[in-house]
Amino acid sequence: MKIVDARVIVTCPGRNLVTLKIETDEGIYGIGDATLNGRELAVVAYLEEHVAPALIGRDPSSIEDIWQFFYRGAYWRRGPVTMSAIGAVDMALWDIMGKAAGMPLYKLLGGKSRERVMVYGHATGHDIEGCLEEVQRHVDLGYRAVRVQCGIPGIASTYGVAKKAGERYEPADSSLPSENVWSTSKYLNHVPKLFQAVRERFGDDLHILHDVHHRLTPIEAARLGKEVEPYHLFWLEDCVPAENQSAFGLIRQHTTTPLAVGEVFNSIHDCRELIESQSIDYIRATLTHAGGITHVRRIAALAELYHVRTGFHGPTDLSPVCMGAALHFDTWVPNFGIQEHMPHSEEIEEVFPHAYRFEDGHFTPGEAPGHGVDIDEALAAKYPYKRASLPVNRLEDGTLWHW
Ligand SMILES: O=C(O)C(=O)C[C@H](O)[C@H](O)CO
Ligand SMILES: [Mg+2]
Repeated sequence: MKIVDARVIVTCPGRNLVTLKIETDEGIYGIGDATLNGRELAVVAYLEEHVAPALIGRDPSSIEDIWQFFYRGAYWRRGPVTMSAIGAVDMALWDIMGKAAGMPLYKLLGGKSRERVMVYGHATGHDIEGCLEEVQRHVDLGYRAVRVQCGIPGIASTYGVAKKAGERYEPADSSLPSENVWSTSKYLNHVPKLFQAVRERFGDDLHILHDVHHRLTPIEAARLGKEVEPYHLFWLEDCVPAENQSAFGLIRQHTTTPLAVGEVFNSIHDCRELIESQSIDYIRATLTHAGGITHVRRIAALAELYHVRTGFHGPTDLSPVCMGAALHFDTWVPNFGIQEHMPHSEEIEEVFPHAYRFEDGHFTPGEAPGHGVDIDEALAAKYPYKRASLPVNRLEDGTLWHW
């Protein structure tokens, strides 16, 4: 089998999504997700100029060699643009090999380690009461695990809270970055009350997750982790920016609240120190941004040695193609923890027909060969690219802060 074509499809059915389609001389094709929120066209240019032409004529079953060719061969290793491009190629090749073998991807990876994959949904509200209503809605839908985020009194807008009740949260909300204001002290004084209210209303069994979105210093994160221990969070996510990985050691000394990190990581080298020092509990690097199945498999294997489990990133800025491939990976990977799930809009679901299904707080990947997600190219063409940027954050005195 030979690769005869590789094309990039950009579509914006409500948000920008980038898909790589690789076709073979035997009529089998595979698709991979290459979406990097707010920087989509950088990956498109990388794929079109530097990757697609070099794929033509290669044997799609040489998945490892093709991965090494684009990783080592670029000379300029790592980084989100390079690794998203490689991730899309890798996902598409695994899809082709699954279709060629007539097997769902999870079987190629080693078969089922579990019958279904637990996911967590997002409950958000302008205040605690609004968030509790959303938690109830998720519980009614069968979710066993819910991420909770609420507005902070005195801060006009905050991460994870939809503009209007019941609306989807979409951070890339304007062509150029919108500016938000952040106050760590107001946040730290308020957010423990949210977890207390969720436990009081929903009891001990519901898994509660929370995303700090990189905003604290290590000692502030240590304070938060310690203060919320009575509410037994499933995890506290991205409590500090993770460039300085030894910072997690400091947080760890002070709290038993489980820590999750890694959605902005793109290689095993970003994860290694945190995993080996046993400073984290869940690793969130996922297939699109961290070099595809071939590379994330290595991250998961390293993590397993240190009791770290997977908790893949799964926002709507990753396309259903990533979601489908991730669900196969989650079905197989021995050290699975949980999978994030933000439902895509109806328009997106129509552009990307898929075999995965939600039932009772869990997903199954389906039995279709490959990763089971397709793209309706004619429909995709009806939604042209629209520039959208992620916001920036400033402290109340105007200092630029982490968003
Ligand atoms: O889903 C999460 O946990 C996120 O933090 C979502 C990110 O803000 C989003 O992917 C940025 O593009
Ligand atoms: Mg996050």
